[in-house]
Amino acid sequence: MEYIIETKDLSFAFKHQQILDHINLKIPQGGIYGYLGKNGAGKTTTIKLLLGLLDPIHGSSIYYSDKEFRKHREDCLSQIGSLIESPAFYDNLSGLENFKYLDLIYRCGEARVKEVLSKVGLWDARNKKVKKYSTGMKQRLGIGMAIFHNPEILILDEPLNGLDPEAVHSIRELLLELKAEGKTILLSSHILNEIEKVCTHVGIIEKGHLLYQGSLSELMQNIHQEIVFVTSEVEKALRLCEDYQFVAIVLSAQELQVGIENKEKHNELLRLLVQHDIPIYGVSAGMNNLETIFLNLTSHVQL
Ligand SMILES: Nc1ncnc2c1ncn2[C@@H]1O[C@H](COP(=O)(O)OP(=O)(O)OP(=O)(O)O)[C@@H](O)[C@H]1O
Repeated sequence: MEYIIETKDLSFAFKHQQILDHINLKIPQGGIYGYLGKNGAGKTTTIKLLLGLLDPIHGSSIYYSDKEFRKHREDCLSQIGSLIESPAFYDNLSGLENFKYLDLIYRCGEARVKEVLSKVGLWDARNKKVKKYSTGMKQRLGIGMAIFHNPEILILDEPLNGLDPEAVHSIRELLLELKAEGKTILLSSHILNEIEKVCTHVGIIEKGHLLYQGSLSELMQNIHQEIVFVTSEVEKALRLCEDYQFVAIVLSAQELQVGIENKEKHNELLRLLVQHDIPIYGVSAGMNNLETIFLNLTSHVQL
């Protein structure tokens, strides 16, 4: 498989605090890669390193296709559009004027301005001042500005933060449209149910360590399972799960859903329930979702 972005032993420290520890990202071309982690896990730091806004520790390397970032910095950056933290605009100018200003740098022309404003759904609002745009509109404008020069790769840090459900939906549609055009998108987020709807691949980071990376479907099918137990002793079973570090959720007065990572854990759980005289009247597969998988992975790890 060809990776359009690859890092080798990417590490970073602020003073003596290790923030990223040997991160080996493998981001396939043409996919949407969700970079997931709790607050402070190291997502933004990784993105800043990928964009050359921070310098990694000696021994780390970043590749865009076969080009080493340090040696081909300008070339690599010309293939990337990015949006980190809050997008920066001229608030007193309209959306259209902001694009015209950007076009002084990129020289893509009026037709491209119209094309991008239409793509991000802002053509009708093009003459409105940006300060009057909603948060969702500003986010779409930011993405529009990031894709203006038609880069191959789009890197977005928390693009869904602070958006209402309608705005989230419109960003999701936009990302899927860009993917359909062949763009590769890397986005960081902790809004897991949305990530699940758009991403083809995920990387899960915790305290600067990459815990999982791979296709989302593989993660859902093989790595993790949700099991629902029907029992008259839900509370007792829940306490037992907590004592043995299984992530469990009470679904109803008689149903407990438990996340397990592998077959051994499955056996261990069944043995525990039997040993503690917890009556089981039924066992079935529960709904697997990214949020429970994420909690399971990140709550079991000792770093
Ligand atoms: N300029 C800085 N100086 C010192 N420590 C920093 C600095 N920037 C970030 N950190 C620390 O680096 C760690 C990773 O931060 P980072 O912003 O990369 O996390 P994140 O996963 O993006 O989190 P969030 O979702 O909260 O943005 C945190 O412990 C943070 O406190």
